[in-house]
Amino acid sequence: MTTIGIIGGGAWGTALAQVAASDGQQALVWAREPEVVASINAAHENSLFLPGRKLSEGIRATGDIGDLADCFAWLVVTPAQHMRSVLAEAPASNVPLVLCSKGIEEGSGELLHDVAHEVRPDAPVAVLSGPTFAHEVAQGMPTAVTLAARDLELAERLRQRLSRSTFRIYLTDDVAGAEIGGAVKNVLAIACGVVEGRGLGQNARAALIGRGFAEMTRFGVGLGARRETLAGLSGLGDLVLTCSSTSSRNYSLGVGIGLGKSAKELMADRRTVAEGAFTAPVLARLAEARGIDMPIVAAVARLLEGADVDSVLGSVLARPPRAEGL
Ligand SMILES: NC(=O)c1ccc[n+]([C@@H]2O[C@H](COP(=O)([O-])OP(=O)(O)OC[C@H]3O[C@@H](n4cnc5c(N)ncnc54)[C@H](O)[C@@H]3O)[C@@H](O)[C@H]2O)c1
Ligand SMILES: O=P(O)(O)OC[C@H](O)CO
Repeated sequence: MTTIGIIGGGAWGTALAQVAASDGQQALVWAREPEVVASINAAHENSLFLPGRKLSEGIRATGDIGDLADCFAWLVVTPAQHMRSVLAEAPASNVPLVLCSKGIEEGSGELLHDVAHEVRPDAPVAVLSGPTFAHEVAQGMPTAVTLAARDLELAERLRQRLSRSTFRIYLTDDVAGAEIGGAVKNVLAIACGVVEGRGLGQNARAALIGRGFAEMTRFGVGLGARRETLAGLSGLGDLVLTCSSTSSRNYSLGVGIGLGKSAKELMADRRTVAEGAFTAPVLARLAEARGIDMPIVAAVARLLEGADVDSVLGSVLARPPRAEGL
């Protein structure tokens, strides 16, 4: 079994296929869209989700998820809200799952490794997360990620297959920590985009990153994550990346909201996924149920529901500052 299976032919699945194939390995991408399958196989390009990037000859695509049966691992790169249904359709196999999506399942409120475990109780699970814009990774630009698995021998085996000089993989056994950082930063990136769109300045954005990280830490520690994971690549690292660039779909969504456009309209004709829009409501709900104070996350959830930007900003600014570190 030398082929790696990629479940999801969006920008990130395609970039990860490019990493896998960069040392001569074969990568087989399952894509939902027939045009993505055709474009990868005929033109070595994903013209829908990663246009303009020539892909390695070692990458093939299929529209039949059953073709992934004989792979040594599956990188699962669907939008978070569709991971459960797609995994349920995948062929029966206990192949290791490497979850590369970032989010919390809306209906169940579960982290994705819990969802994967419910659908595939016998499959070993790892999580790959970190500051990774797909277009940079696909170009072979230097990138570092966290690979988390409770079974560190599995993590080490996966690292040996996937690490490259420009794709550096750091290991941890803190699976929840790696997932929480990736899920929460998407929501905070929307908030930072709003600040940009409203023209509130760089001081305000830095304040949001700092106070947002405090929220991420409170929530993560509340769910058993370790502080050092949250302060690492998959938490603070990804927060800084996503909160400072319009290359981020979440940040761009926030910019649009800050400019006064409705979140519903901004989401309506988008083909690509801004995970924070789905994570914000469930994260706000989970935090409230656990008594964890997450005012920025709650504000983003209200903005996504259509609340007035200035009144939401006003209520955030009216909060009495608490002691740092609490
Ligand atoms: N793009 C990045 O730079 C990047 C980096 C790291 C992690 N991620 C994460 O990877 C995951 C996938 O994002 P992406 O950027 O590859 O996607 P994308 O925005 O490039 O493409 C959208 C994807 O959603 C899929 N999709 C749409 N409707 C679907 C449905 N009903 N069922 C199943 N799949 C459906 C499409 O097939 C496509 O693969 C997300 O969780 C994202 O947060 C993305
Ligand atoms: O474009 P975004 O906002 O989904 O961010 C992409 C990656 O998660 C960055 O690490």
